[in-house]
Amino acid sequence: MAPHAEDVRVGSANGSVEVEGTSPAPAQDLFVVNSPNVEYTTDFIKTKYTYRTTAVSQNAEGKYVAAPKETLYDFKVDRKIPKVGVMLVGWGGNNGTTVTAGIIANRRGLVWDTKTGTQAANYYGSVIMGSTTKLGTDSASGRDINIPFHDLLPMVHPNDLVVGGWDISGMNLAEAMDRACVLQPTLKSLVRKELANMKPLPSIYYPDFIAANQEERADNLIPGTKASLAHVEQIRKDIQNFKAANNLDKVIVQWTANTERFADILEGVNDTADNLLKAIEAGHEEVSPSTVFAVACIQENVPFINGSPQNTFVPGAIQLAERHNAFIGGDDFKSGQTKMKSALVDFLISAGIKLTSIASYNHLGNNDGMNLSSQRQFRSKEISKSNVVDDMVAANTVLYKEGEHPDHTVVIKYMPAVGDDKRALDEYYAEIFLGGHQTISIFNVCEDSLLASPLIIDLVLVAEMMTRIQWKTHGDAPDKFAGFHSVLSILSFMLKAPLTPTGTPVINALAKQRAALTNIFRACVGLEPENDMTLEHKLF
Ligand SMILES: NC(=O)c1ccc[n+]([C@@H]2O[C@H](COP(=O)([O-])OP(=O)(O)OC[C@H]3O[C@@H](n4cnc5c(N)ncnc54)[C@H](O)[C@@H]3O)[C@@H](O)[C@H]2O)c1
Ligand SMILES: O=P([O-])([O-])O[C@@H]1[C@@H](O)[C@H](O)[C@@H](O)[C@H](O)[C@@H]1O
Repeated sequence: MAPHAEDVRVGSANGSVEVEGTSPAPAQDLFVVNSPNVEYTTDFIKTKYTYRTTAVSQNAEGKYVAAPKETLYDFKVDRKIPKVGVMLVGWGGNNGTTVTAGIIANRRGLVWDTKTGTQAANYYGSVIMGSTTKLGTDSASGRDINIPFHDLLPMVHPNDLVVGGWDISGMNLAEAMDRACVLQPTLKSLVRKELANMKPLPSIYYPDFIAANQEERADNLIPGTKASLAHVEQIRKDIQNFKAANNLDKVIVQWTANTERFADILEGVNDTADNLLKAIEAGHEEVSPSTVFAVACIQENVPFINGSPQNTFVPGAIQLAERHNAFIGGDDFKSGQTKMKSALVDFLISAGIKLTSIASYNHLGNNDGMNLSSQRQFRSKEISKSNVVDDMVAANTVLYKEGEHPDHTVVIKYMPAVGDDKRALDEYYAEIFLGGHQTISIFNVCEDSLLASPLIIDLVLVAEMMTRIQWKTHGDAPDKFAGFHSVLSILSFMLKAPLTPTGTPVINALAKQRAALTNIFRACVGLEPENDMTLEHKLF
């Protein structure tokens, strides 16, 4: 039995061990913005930003009147890159073990043998670490200058993340990595020693919220099978201990545990912050483990992100986050089949092709699939996988009448043989010119945990960056600087069912989500949004 983390301390808390390895020196500022609206100090990047939109109204004849609108904001970005820890709920799962092994492999610059040659560690699939963004156009040659997305703002490097977390299964991460059956044996052998010294902290387990087939792994529990203040306090203490033992500046918590059933929204129970706190104190059975984790993180002022589809953020939890100015985000990592859908549907509908039917089937054989084989947990996933096309359909009133919607069905089946390599089969059926039809069939093999793990990293990096960005209306006093709204809708690119501030629109179109992330970060360094007009190549 591998030594418990407590036996092998490397200056870290129970549940995590810092590992030897190198991480790249902090990227020197790859660029500087030369603008009267941008000021660089030792500690901050300060910008005066003109936010340009178009305000639309209707005149007496019912005609739209579009008026350009300008709003002046001041942004302030803290340039000091903190030491950050990420605590995963469900750390011993397929995603948790895979993302932990991946960070270690990158930090140590590992290269391993595969049947087709050697493979070096990378962060492919991370929009922050694996993609670029257009900085601008070279004045001399006129060509685009693209830079790594990660260098747009002073972001944490994932190699520097300290990882820990909780799991209802007490397996150490090396054993859990083997159980997951995701990584190649040659890579596993290189990270096994570190992972063997990582043991998840005990967690809370309320059997009614996840499939009964998960019970056999539940051997690492905090006592109690329904919500209690003691559970909230224990989680808060775990976070404090982890932060102190690893000498962290910040902690980010992510739920990558099993999908829970939806919680009923009950007046007097979880409809307000005060009622939710009372319900937890009373041990109300309708308060889920994920909501208890959310409450603990909000009270600890630690960003909490839900990578699963259940309605963790009941109205009371959102209200509590707003009261504490704490960041929350979710729901449900957008990793493969749905990510493809949110791009393809956007392309079809914005090209004027009338999508009339989407049939999405998938089967997978991992523990997530086993949990989802239970109807109530599947229902959570069915909702998040089905609503992803709503904004794109609603935006095209040429193709779709009010309330008209393509047929859309989602099927998920548990097939143990395929393990983590989920098979996604989709058929998109559309009406085209003069009564024609287009049928697009896709067979998409997604190695689910290798697609989701980079999203876990992106969610940490962006959520942490948001804790260092403040804004105010230009002209307000400096003490008016504040953080973005508690609900981090900027995270939507990584999520199937983006949580947004109450009453604000949900955007699922993948290109719009990426543009929002890119352009908000550009605004924070005083740059205009990317618009791709390239007039310099058209007007001459
Ligand atoms: N991998 C993907 O492509 C993907 C995409 C979107 C969403 N998700 C969601 O991410 C979550 C994790 O996926 P996975 O493949 O790693 O699943 P998994 O079943 O391998 O891991 C989940 C882990 O959570 C643990 N757990 C369950 N309840 C817990 C609790 N109350 N506290 C602490 N730990 C608990 C389990 O013991 C298990 O180790 C699932 O909800 C899944 O639906 C995964
Ligand atoms: O690939 P995707 O659509 O983003 O979503 C995935 C589903 O296809 C799969 O059935 C489920 O088990 C995973 O948790 C994930 O949600």
